[in-house]
Amino acid sequence: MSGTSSYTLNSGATIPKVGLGVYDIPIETTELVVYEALKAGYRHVDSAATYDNEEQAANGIARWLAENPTHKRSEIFYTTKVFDDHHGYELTRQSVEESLEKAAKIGYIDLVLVHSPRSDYNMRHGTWNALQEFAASGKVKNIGVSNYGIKHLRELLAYPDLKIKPAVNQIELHPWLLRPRLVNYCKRNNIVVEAYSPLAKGYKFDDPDLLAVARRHRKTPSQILIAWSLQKGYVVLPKTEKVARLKPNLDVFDIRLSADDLKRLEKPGEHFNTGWDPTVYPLDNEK
Ligand SMILES: NC(=O)C1=CN([C@@H]2O[C@H](COP(=O)(O)OP(=O)(O)OC[C@H]3O[C@@H](n4cnc5c(N)ncnc54)[C@H](OP(=O)(O)O)[C@@H]3O)[C@@H](O)[C@H]2O)C=CC1
Ligand SMILES: O=C1Nc2ccccc2C1=O
Repeated sequence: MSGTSSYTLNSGATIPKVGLGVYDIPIETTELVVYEALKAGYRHVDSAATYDNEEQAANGIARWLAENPTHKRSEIFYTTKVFDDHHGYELTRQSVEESLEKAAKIGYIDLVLVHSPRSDYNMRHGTWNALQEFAASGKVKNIGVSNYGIKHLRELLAYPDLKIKPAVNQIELHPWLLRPRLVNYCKRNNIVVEAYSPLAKGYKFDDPDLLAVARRHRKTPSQILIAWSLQKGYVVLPKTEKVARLKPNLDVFDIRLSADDLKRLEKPGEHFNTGWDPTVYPLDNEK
């Protein structure tokens, strides 16, 4: 199986299970890394307005498509996000228009996410209304959220004028941050869960249990963590800017983690998060 193996979203669209995260990939190298990723078999790229590399990511996709005319744009899934400082109807419209301009060479955006719920009810509501309009226009194929807790999802699903439910919730997930209540809430509501920072940014590569499972499967810690996300049913978004790591990070579809492996890997007590300031984005936001 390849990285193009997909889930189906509540919109009916399909989303490749593995996506290349491009946060922190320098502007100068993003186009090449994305192009190399497509060469290596990736069909899904995850960017954001705040990553400052949207144009380069889209251009990497466009370059690969131009060089491989038997492949179609529709085989590739490109995500971007509206950042916290662009909540509200007008600013969200502006942000998505800018993202569309940066994605001009690939024609449309597959998924736009609200990057986080950090604003207030009215601003989030305005943001969602703007995204619904883009989705209706066809310039954006799917819309979703990121860093939403249960309370934010409940709020959104209760908008009196809701037309489109979020297709995904992109949240930090790995064996040291399991968030079972939030994950189950998403599943019950037919919202696909996307795991960001699935490698815990590498901070846990020397975890003895991870190393033991990796040895047993003759795989690297990175591959085991990606396989873990897939086995949980998540879209998984590993980031690498090292071309040599692109293929190995996709070479995970043969891994079957046993119940024993899962028990060994998962650390329900840890609640380890890699970046978000928990005073701003509370980690208990599954409540
Ligand atoms: N919605 C949101 O708020 C957020 C979304 N994200 C998304 O998730 C993506 C991934 O998360 P991110 O936080 O970047 O971190 P990851 O958990 O994907 O870890 C990336 C780190 O792992 C290293 N790495 C990758 N592959 C290997 C490998 N095979 N062997 C050894 N080291 C490896 C990378 O180094 P190197 O590049 O040198 O290989 C980098 O240091 C982001 O790029 C972004 O798209 C992330 C955070 C927040
Ligand atoms: O990947 C990410 N890293 C970040 C750091 C700060 C704000 C947003 C993000 C991301 O989405």
